[in-house]
Amino acid sequence: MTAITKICCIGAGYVGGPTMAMIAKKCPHIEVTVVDLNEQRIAAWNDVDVTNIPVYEPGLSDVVAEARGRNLFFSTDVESAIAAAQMIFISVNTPTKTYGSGKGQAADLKWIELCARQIARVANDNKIIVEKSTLPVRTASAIKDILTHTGNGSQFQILSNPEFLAEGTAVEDLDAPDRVLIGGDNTPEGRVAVQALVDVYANWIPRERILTTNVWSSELSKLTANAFLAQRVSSINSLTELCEKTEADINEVARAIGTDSRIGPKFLKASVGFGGSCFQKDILNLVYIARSYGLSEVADYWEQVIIMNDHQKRRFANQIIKNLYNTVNGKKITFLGWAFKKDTNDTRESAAIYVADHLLHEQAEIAVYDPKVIKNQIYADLNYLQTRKEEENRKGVEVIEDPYKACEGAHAIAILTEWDEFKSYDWQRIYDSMLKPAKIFDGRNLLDADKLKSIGFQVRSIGG
Ligand SMILES: NC(=O)c1ccc[n+]([C@@H]2O[C@H](COP(=O)([O-])OP(=O)(O)OC[C@H]3O[C@@H](n4cnc5c(N)ncnc54)[C@H](O)[C@@H]3O)[C@@H](O)[C@H]2O)c1
Ligand SMILES: O=c1ccn([C@@H]2O[C@H](COP(=O)(O)OP(=O)(O)O[C@H]3O[C@H](CO)[C@@H](O)[C@H](O)[C@H]3O)[C@@H](O)[C@H]2O)c(=O)[nH]1
Repeated sequence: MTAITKICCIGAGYVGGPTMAMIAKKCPHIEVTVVDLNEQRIAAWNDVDVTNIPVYEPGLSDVVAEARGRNLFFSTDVESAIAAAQMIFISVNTPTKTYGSGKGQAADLKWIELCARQIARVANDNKIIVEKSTLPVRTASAIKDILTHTGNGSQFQILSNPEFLAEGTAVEDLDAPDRVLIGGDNTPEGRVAVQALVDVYANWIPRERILTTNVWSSELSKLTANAFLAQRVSSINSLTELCEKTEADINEVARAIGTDSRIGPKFLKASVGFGGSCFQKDILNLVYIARSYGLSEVADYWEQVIIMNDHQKRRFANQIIKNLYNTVNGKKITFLGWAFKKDTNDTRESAAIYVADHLLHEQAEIAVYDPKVIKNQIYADLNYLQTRKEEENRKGVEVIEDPYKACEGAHAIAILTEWDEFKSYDWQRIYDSMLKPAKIFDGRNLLDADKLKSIGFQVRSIGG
């Protein structure tokens, strides 16, 4: 096969946008077109002011600014982009199903199938299809089945190339990934397709970091990686409760075990619970797949990671209630942070949503400040739960753009996201403006508890 010069990516979201921007930056000889049905999203990617792109990630606007208009294009013309490309990445959403069989566990592959059908309709020459979305193991066979029935003789190779970037560090992860994983068929055509994608990444990634496997191993490795990462968070979080009972300190425990090179120090940060669009969805999907093969012990084992995470979120909310003398009715509780982690404007599955929902049930009055999340997103997140009327969410939650104002007159502050800026606030000023006793529930163990206590705050940390 001749070298790839035209790539199309279907889906301009948190993965499609940044990954394609990086390919375009590193491969000026390849024309990369990112397409999406969502006109507003594409318009934002094309905004003259590059700081208005729809995904907030440190460093991303610079990468986009360098390549956009040169060899990086964002468009709603899906069909033309598919027709022109030699290689098509599918990077559409694959959320948990909310209806029918597999509801609440299986991945909804509706959008993947739509892409496959659209490619089948439009393509009139041979193409390499790259699964960038996270998919259940064996999805490639379904895509292949749809594509091989186009009837016009075009040949398709399906590769699995899962994305491992984490939000908040997407640019550095894409620039220097631990590894790139490419799964393909072990046939002459399959090997040629794998090599074509290896050659794209080899423009900036050392060859030894580009792993090749069969398609099924690659698909399953993505779910497995997320399950292992989430399991570490649930493991450390499970011990926070025991620390609180025994006067052990979870930060000290994490440091002590993390220095064992077999365990390692990363991903041992206790928290109010993991969020994000991936961990829960991918583990539920793994659980569903295991159950569908009759592997109930395997399914139960991984399901426990989610059960522990739900427990941690509920426990945090309950601690606030208990500590505020068993009632938060009419009390102002200020949330610092709404995003599921720092350095992103993404709020999907953020612990903040569930903690807020729980406190709203108890009739608390919540004020929210987040440096990057817009007001309407916060209401949309709560409304999506459908636990109360939209006007009740509006009444119970006030979104405030100034952190000091947000904390004024509050009974308590809850830290839900580990934004760096929270550490450098004038905490004396905040203390002076709050009701007393002024309480802080640090769901991220972010702040210097001793310093806050010396100001006069009552501080509850996770696992401390
Ligand atoms: N968010 C992450 O950090 C991350 C990391 C690794 C992998 N993933 C996986 O990548 C995939 C995409 O995730 P995301 O966070 O970018 O999702 P997203 O919701 O941000 O973006 C998906 C985009 O695809 C578009 N789309 C859906 N169907 C389409 C179609 N038929 N034609 C054109 N556009 C279509 C949607 O409009 C949306 O803009 C998921 O499978 C996810 O599990 C996500
Ligand atoms: O020690 C830790 C590490 C993470 N978290 C939380 O776990 C969640 C997920 O964090 P992270 O994994 O850093 O971000 P994601 O963007 O969700 O990235 C995960 O999910 C992506 C989508 O599949 C994968 O590509 C990444 O490799 C994988 O890290 C967040 O709420 C974090 O606050 C903790 O509570 N403690």
